[in-house]
Amino acid sequence: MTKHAAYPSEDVVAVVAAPVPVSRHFTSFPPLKDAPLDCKKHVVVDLSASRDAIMGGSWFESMKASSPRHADDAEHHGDWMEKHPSALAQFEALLAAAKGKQIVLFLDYDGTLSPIVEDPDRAVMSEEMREAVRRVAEHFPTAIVSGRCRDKVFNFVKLTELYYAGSHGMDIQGPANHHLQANAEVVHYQAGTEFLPVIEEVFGTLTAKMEAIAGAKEWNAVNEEVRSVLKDYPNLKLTHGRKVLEIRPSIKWDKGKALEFLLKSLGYAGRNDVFPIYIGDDRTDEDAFKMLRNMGQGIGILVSRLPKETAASYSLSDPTEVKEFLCKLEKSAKEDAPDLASSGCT
Ligand SMILES: O=P(O)(O)OC[C@H]1O[C@H](O[C@H]2O[C@H](CO)[C@@H](O)[C@H](O)[C@H]2O)[C@H](O)[C@@H](O)[C@@H]1O
Repeated sequence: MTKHAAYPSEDVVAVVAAPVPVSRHFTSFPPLKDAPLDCKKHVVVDLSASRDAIMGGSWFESMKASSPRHADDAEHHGDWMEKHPSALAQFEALLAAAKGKQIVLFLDYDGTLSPIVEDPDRAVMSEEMREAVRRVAEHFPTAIVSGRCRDKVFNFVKLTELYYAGSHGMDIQGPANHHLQANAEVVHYQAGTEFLPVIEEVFGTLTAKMEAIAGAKEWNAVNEEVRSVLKDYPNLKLTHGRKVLEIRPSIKWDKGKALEFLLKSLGYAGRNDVFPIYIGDDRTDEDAFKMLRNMGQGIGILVSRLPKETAASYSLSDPTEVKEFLCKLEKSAKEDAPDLASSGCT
């Protein structure tokens, strides 16, 4: 579950990220069309009006730092692109590195498959992107790895044949008997379920407290309130995303661990004939990029127009380039499997 404690409009959101209760979510996949109540946003804050007031504030600096850092100025762009070349420009080299290996694809959602927009509920992916993901998943095991709760991200992507790792990888589910190797199991896993009671408690407390905060000009109040509540919960930690405060269990589980778990579940643990590709745009995706570096396998691709500190090896500038990359990947795979229908990608 990723619970959003929220306010009148949409600039900053306080979120509680944790796995969903096992009983409900392991019994139905794909989830129902409408996200369940605890996956919905309950409270949202519009803090844009107070932006000037907090620009120098430590929270703002911390929020800014939650995205990978920008290099000091544009002249470093060329250097950065040398270190993190375009995955499109280097597509042939990338394919050569993957030759003879099983590609497994991991895709972040926000900022990768859908453009970043003001309202998180309107971060829809285009039909063209959905089609590109659907087609590439015909060839390669494909997982969506998101900070959003699993139901919510499924309701955006709507492809039942994929694996979904929601709540920053804490809540993983895949389709049965799809892409599984002989030694693989059906994928379903939830990390940190023991935190569910305390997460429920904090969610209730924060929801009640947020009702007393008017919104727009009070985002420091939101931050202080969240921090103050968390003082009583040493087993929970506060992290920042883009305009998002997130409360998570203090467990060593992240998108990198989710990637490792999925590879193992798919039967690829300890094999050198697998080539994972992870595409993401946010700081939370860095854990997955680092995991790939540590494993010495596959590649990470950062989605960014600007130079940023990253453990990814390659880059793509935006979701449009991600779509192009997926299309190229699918086209090249199709050359090895000509019986499959041809791609609609241009
Ligand atoms: O791991 P991701 O799939 O990238 O999800 C990360 C967060 O995405 C959402 O927030 C971000 O995207 C919103 C829509 O474009 C944007 O309005 C917001 O400012 C971004 O932080 C989602 O709302 C969060 O719960 C996810 O953690």
